[in-house]
Amino acid sequence: MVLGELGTRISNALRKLQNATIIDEEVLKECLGEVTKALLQSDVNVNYVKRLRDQVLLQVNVESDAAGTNKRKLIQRAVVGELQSMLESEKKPYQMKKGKINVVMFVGLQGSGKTTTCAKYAYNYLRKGWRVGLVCADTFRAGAFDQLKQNATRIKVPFYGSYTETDPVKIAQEGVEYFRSQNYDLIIVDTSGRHRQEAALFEEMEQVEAAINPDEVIFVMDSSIGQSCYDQALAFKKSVKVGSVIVTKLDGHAKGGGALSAVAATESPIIFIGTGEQFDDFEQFEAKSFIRRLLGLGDIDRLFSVVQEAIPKEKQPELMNKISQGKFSLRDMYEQFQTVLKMGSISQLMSMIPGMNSGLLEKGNEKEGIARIKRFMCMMDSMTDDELDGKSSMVPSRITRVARGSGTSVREVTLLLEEHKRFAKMVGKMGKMSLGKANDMQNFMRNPQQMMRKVQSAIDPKMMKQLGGTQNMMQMMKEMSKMDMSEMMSQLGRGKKKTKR
Ligand SMILES: Nc1nc2c(ncn2[C@@H]2O[C@H](COP(=O)(O)OP(=O)(O)OP(=O)(O)O)[C@@H](O)[C@H]2O)c(=O)[nH]1
Repeated sequence: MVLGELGTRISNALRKLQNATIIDEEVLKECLGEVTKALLQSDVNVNYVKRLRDQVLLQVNVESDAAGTNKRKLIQRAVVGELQSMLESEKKPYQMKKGKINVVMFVGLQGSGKTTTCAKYAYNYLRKGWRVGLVCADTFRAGAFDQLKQNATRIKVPFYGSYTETDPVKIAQEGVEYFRSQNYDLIIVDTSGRHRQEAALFEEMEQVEAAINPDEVIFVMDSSIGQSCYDQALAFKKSVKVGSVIVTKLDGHAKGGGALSAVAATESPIIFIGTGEQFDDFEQFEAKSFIRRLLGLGDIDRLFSVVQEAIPKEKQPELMNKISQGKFSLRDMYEQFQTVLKMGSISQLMSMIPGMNSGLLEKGNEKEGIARIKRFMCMMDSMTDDELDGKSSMVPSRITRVARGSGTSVREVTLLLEEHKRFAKMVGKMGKMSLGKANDMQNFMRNPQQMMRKVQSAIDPKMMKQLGGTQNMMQMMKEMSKMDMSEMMSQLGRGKKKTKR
């Protein structure tokens, strides 16, 4: 994505500090010059850029006696901190509550990506097991109901709307009532947009809001207008109770940085960003995590919470126990695949690993990988319990049966079994190292070359390519080796969130 370029430019400017023998005022100013240039070219308001520069200069005393390493760290920390506060809003967004009825109304101009975003938002919660319903109260644009209906059908979410009713208030009210009566967790109401901010649009939004009394109003905004987002966001906030914002199309516009910082300046929390036309081109937004990932610094805390969300708490000790014993059946592999699919976009996940570049995984590669996982799961659905648990060995006649039952081929089922063997071998090796022995693990992680050889022998070459190749894996291992692995692993095992960095 275009924002990735901004991230690369800023991190390159920071990296240059590593090459400088002495960190003096000149070096700092040169570094800040490059950072500010990159921000301005991303349409960030000149006043915010100036503030960032002044704040960093204020925080870093280059004349001090501190060693070069400390000064470098200080500068990096100050830049990251200032970028973070540029995107942060003091106001907290509405907290969705599973098991209760949450009514969320979407507003925005026509073409901002509102209808697509409603589906992305629905899909995000659907994947986490929520019961979601979509209501189309956009009676202004012909075809809006059809679009919502198509999206809803694709993600398998029930919808409510009408081809004949012209009163958006009536549809919104009836739709919300319908899903309320069925106790849905999340009811999403898509409203009309207009090409411009005009009185009729605001009037209609106010009426729908009064009729359905939503728990949250989400404003959807197209990032292509850059810092002009500020005025648009304020205008919507004045009319309805906008609680949070979703900024779309950050995949295609050079003004993304300007859009994000302008919205944050209106004190409206950004909760998600849209990064493409597909339903999973959608990222939860949290300023600190976003900046860290943008600069390739990773976000281990977030990685933990995503993994912990995806692996049910009660299953975590069991999984760690199995790994430490080096056991890994086909059923375990199936469960791991389920977890991977639940965790969402693999490239997003990868960007949470320090040293990994957010644009590393190509979309095509990721889609291919997911399709492969789904095909493998389909084959495993045709296996018996004993086969999944490794109590019956997969002899040729069984392989043929599974291939027939899943509509695949003997070659593909054989491939699945080979893949399982590789995984089982890797888990076996991890088990031997014993996760409980922190020192073993730390030594292992401190030797990236050795780690790399082991990983290479265990990973399918195709998958290695998808992970960005050996070079990138090496970089990742190096970054990870700097962290306290024993603490990381035991946290994962215990299912506790890391609080200390
Ligand atoms: N590249 C990219 N395109 C997007 C994104 N979000 C939405 N779009 C596209 O933007 C176009 C407009 O999106 P819609 O969802 O139809 O817009 P809308 O705001 O609902 O428009 P109205 O219903 O008329 O108010 C569609 O072609 C979407 O596929 C995004 O994050 N990235």
